[in-house]
Amino acid sequence: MRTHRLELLPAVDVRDGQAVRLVHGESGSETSYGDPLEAALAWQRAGAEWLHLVDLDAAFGTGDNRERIAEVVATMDIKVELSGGIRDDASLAAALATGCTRVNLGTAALESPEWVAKIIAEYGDRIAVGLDVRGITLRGRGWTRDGGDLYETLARLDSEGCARYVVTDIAKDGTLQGPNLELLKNVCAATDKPVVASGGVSSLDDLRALATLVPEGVEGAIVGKALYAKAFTLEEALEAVSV
Ligand SMILES: O=C(O)c1ccccc1N[C@@H]1O[C@H](COP(=O)(O)O)[C@@H](O)[C@H]1O
Repeated sequence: MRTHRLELLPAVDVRDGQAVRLVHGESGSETSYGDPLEAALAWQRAGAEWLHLVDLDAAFGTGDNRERIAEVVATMDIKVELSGGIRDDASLAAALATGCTRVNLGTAALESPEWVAKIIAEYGDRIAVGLDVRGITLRGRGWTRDGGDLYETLARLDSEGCARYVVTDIAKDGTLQGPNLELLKNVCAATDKPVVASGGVSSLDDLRALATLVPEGVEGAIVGKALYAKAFTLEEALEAVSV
């Protein structure tokens, strides 16, 4: 029997001021879904406890949406996980100053290990690391560059006390093909820390399948395209994973 309910984190990815969804995280594959604040408020009204908010321009290095993102976080009453372009003291300070509950680091965990170890020690569970993978190779800089082996990096971050991982199978992301359950099971077997699953959710059955992995360490699931494409409603999703 599960002891915890799977947390759901509806996603709002912001590019050029708009809420968008990408396919495989590829720049240029955007479908636009309008105002990010309206999208975030809609998920909050539907009962979300978390928002997964991404500054895609900052992740790609094509600018940033910092003011828009800060406005979204300030308006939300729910917890926000913020990511994209958090790679140094200044960008971390700006992200934390929004009042988000935690930040999610991608590229920095691959390219600036000493800085990441330092901020993990300083900020504890306000820092999560996004392990964005193709196969078992990590990808950074907007998922355009290889960044090493998943399990070696996971072992290093674990030894530094990283509190949580957000695991994305890039091959699944934005495709509505179902999550990579094998990858999630393997990551959970390699760490005692909670794992947030990302990529591929297409149906309520996918969410139920992810919920069966809660005892293994899957704490939550990011849901993007399926909600925007109206494959199901957030209310239905929350009901499907209620214990
Ligand atoms: O979420 C996406 O679709 C995405 C696509 C391409 C690159 C990054 C993406 N999202 C998230 O951005 C951060 C990584 O940003 P950075 O490397 O720290 O600047 C990470 O949470 C990705 O999952």
